[in-house]
Amino acid sequence: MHIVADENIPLVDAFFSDLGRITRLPGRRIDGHALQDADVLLVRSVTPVAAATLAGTPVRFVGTCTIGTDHLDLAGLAAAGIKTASAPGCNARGVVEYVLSCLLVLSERTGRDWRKLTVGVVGVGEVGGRLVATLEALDVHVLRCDPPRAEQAEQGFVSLDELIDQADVISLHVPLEVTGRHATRHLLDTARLDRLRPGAWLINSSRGPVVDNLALRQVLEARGDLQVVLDVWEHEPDVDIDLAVRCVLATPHIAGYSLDGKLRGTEQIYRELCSFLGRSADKTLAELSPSQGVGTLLLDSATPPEWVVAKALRYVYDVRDDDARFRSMLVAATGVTQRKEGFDRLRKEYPLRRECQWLAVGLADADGQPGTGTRTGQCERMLKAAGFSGARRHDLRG
Ligand SMILES: NC(=O)c1ccc[n+]([C@@H]2O[C@H](COP(=O)([O-])OP(=O)(O)OC[C@H]3O[C@@H](n4cnc5c(N)ncnc54)[C@H](O)[C@@H]3O)[C@@H](O)[C@H]2O)c1
Ligand SMILES: O=C(O)[C@H](O)[C@H](O)COP(=O)(O)O
Repeated sequence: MHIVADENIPLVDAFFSDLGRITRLPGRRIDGHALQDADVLLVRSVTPVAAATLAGTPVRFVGTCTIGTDHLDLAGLAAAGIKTASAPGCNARGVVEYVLSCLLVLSERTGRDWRKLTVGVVGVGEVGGRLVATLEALDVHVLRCDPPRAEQAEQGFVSLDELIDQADVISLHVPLEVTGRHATRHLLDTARLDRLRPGAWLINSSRGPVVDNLALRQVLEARGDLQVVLDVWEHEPDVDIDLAVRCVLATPHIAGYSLDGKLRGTEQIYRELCSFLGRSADKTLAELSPSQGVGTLLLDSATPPEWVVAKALRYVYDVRDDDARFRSMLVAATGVTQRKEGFDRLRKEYPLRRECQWLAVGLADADGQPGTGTRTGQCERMLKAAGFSGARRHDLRG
């Protein structure tokens, strides 16, 4: 069996080499020509796959090691008898940590405490659902908007227009759907962007075209009060530089780029392919992935819990690093081609990032003894709510 795989799929050899011969290619260079004798195609989000691309090739299985599937023509591939698989939820936790990091930065820049703001989550699936759960565990007031779920008679949702009227912060987590009753392309258009509350924060880490980027640039030119964070862009990797400079934080589609998230994506597609082939999936991520944590961070258990959580979050992931790398690439690039190449390079060479679960947070008092008292309990509870499952009272005396 011949497997053609995007070169940016980690552990592809470890998982798939027993199943067949593997050819690794840059995702944007995978086309019908490269698939002439391929049986299996493993992609990431940058490779559009239509039935026409695979016509005349032996490909019978297409797996994307990503959450999003908007680059796959699912209906066309199914009609052509080609099995497709994706990796639901694989990097959702990374996106939650990205959003939390953005909230910390926006709080610092505006002087508004994010925990006291109303956060509107649009799209409450794998990512949005985890974000809602995390924010609510941190006692943040959340509004949920998800018309497809609301239509299933589920309770607790508001309409998008109600959310826009009431939310101080809007975080987008919808799939990109170009057609249909719940289409999301340009979900935020000029009219809705104009209606954002004064000083609103908008975070888009879903897909670029969910926000009309030209309209957003024009609204930002007129409204300096809005605080916008974009991780995803219309026409990636060709980013509108005039829009990027108007964003408080701008990053190159890396919100979900924790190593853990990417590895889970590889494992999920390995399992899907084994099931398609009728073979048992005998390899597991637990065996093949790095088992080491990212160390221990000692924090003073007598300091306010929100400081403790902010410090631990910044230690694990700080979106300002990604923002700085992206901006310096945009400044250094001369012309569109270099900007596009720079966008892809920052993603390909993305630094090691682990998730909060891997950081052991030790809570000790100023004398190095395990924290006691109400505040320590609050710190522990908030750390766990934020995802630091390894938080505990720590005795520095050994
Ligand atoms: N930036 C990144 O690195 C990154 C990482 C992971 C996922 N994503 C993207 O984030 C988005 C969310 O991913 P997910 O795994 O949570 O998807 P999901 O399918 O699990 O959830 C999406 C939710 O949106 C809802 N929805 C659909 N249409 C809607 C509409 N018009 N208005 C409101 N809600 C609507 C669905 O009912 C569903 O509950 C996708 O676009 C995905 O591609 C980006
Ligand atoms: O859909 C997803 O899972 C995410 O957007 C993911 O981060 C995309 O990463 P890529 O496939 O472009 O490397």
